[in-house]
Amino acid sequence: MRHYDLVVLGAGSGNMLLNEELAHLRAAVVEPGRFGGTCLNRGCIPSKMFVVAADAAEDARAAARLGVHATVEHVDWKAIRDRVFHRIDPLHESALNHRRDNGVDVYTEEGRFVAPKVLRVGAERITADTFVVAVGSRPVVPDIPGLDTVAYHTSDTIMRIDEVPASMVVLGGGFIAAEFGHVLGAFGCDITIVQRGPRLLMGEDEQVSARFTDLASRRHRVLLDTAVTSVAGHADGVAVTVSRPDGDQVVRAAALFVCVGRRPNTDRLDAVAGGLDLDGHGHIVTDGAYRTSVPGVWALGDTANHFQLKHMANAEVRLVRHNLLHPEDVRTLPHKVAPHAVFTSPQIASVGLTEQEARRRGIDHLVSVRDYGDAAYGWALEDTTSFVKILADPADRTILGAHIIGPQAATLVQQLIQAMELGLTVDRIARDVLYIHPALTEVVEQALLDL
Ligand SMILES: Cc1cc2nc3c(=O)[nH]c(=O)nc-3n(C[C@H](O)[C@H](O)[C@H](O)COP(=O)(O)OP(=O)(O)OC[C@H]3O[C@@H](n4cnc5c(N)ncnc54)[C@H](O)[C@@H]3O)c2cc1C
Ligand SMILES: NC(=O)c1ccc[n+]([C@@H]2O[C@H](COP(=O)([O-])OP(=O)(O)OC[C@H]3O[C@@H](n4cnc5c(N)ncnc54)[C@H](O)[C@@H]3O)[C@@H](O)[C@H]2O)c1
Repeated sequence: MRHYDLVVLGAGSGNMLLNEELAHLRAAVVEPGRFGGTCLNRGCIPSKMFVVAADAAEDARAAARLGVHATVEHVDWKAIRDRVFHRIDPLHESALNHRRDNGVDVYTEEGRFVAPKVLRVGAERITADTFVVAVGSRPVVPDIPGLDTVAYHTSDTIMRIDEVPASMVVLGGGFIAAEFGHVLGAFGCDITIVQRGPRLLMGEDEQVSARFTDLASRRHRVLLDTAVTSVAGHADGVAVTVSRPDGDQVVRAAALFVCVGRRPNTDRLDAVAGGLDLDGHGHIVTDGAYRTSVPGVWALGDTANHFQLKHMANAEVRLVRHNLLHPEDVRTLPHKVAPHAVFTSPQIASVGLTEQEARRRGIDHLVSVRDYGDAAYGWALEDTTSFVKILADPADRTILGAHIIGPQAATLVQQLIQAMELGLTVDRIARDVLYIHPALTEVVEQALLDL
């Protein structure tokens, strides 16, 4: 049985752990798939490369409101797809070789625990003083009669299709439905979103989620409060039977895209045989320092947290590396808030408490909402639907939450994330700093001044 100082399971975020500070360790990486994991190969990075192309098409179509009359002649899906993956695909080989060239053993089969701190990889068994488990998550495939009899896509496959289907049923109303509804809709696909809840993006502040649902309904057919009861194939694609408050109906489309959430890969790791405690959703339970129930085994990323966001996994990598190097100074994550953005159209970004959460938890709060159209740059954009919403604590005047729907939302929210992390009051960030005129940031300034 080969023994290592450190074994990293999963070369998504896990691969970033092994920098020069850990180079003195006898280390191995176990990765049955592609180096770079979900984010690089089938997640954040390619999806945003498609979103930018979709934005360009939609901006052209929407320019008439500014007096610029443009038409989108042709979207070359294959050229876009190949540009994206010709950039991404070579990175796997170079990352893998980089590890081997630097003395790290790379195992290219799935790792499964057979006992605490004993891993089976292919025909071998390996042990280590320290394991870092970063095996990520995968798309949930719901148990729907007939689904296993038809061809369907998940986020693992949708970005590599050969052509944009004429029509598609999107099952789910979350992040991926919002982003890929935008992408494929902009490229000419007739989209039907089937969402079991009453709005799209249910995790967002209700006002944002309601606005997005309204805007998405103008572009796509959006079926809310709808459950899929069965799926069947037909000559031209799929027939999806749905149950709606007003009765059952059948939606036909050329393709089906399933995006109803992701589940941690802990089953494929046999985490239980490894002695690792799991929560009800199958995530590995860790303490704030990302130690698991087995001493010497750490876990991070989608397999350990519920955020399923790359910036959280990145922060956890830095934290775990620090903790491995400094056992005398074990730390927990310093971040008080976990921001996120949805790169749909329009963009959505959020940090901290939503208004409904504040109400539900009985937290006193002030709210201000400012339309982009109130600021000079919003006039320039001829914007009528975007807004910034900020919640603040009436007692100490710090920010409790911020929610933005509109162009550049993911960038605009960043200054509010900074303020929340640093405990700045709304008065300080509204009055003690200058806002460049007439940038879109003036909408944030106005929302702060209203509090
Ligand atoms: C379409 C899409 C778009 C996204 N967009 C964004 C975004 O814009 N912003 C954002 O913050 N987040 C985004 N995410 C989420 C983000 O991709 C994940 O949060 C992040 O990649 C998680 O990193 P990870 O290292 O935990 O897991 P992964 O990157 O999934 O890495 C886990 C690795 O472990 C390997 N593995 C699995 N089982 C085993 C095993 N038994 N033994 C060894 N190795 C194993 C897998 O092959 C994989 O390579 C997106 C996700 C998707 C699907
Ligand atoms: N921009 C980003 O940061 C980004 C982008 C894409 C994905 N992600 C990550 O990936 C995760 C997975 O994305 P996702 O969109 O698959 O999941 P999600 O959790 O965002 O949304 C799932 C949606 O599917 C609906 N749903 C669940 N079961 C259903 C069913 N049987 N029928 C109809 N609707 C159903 C839910 O109500 C929910 O609206 C996200 O939670 C996020 O963490 C992040």
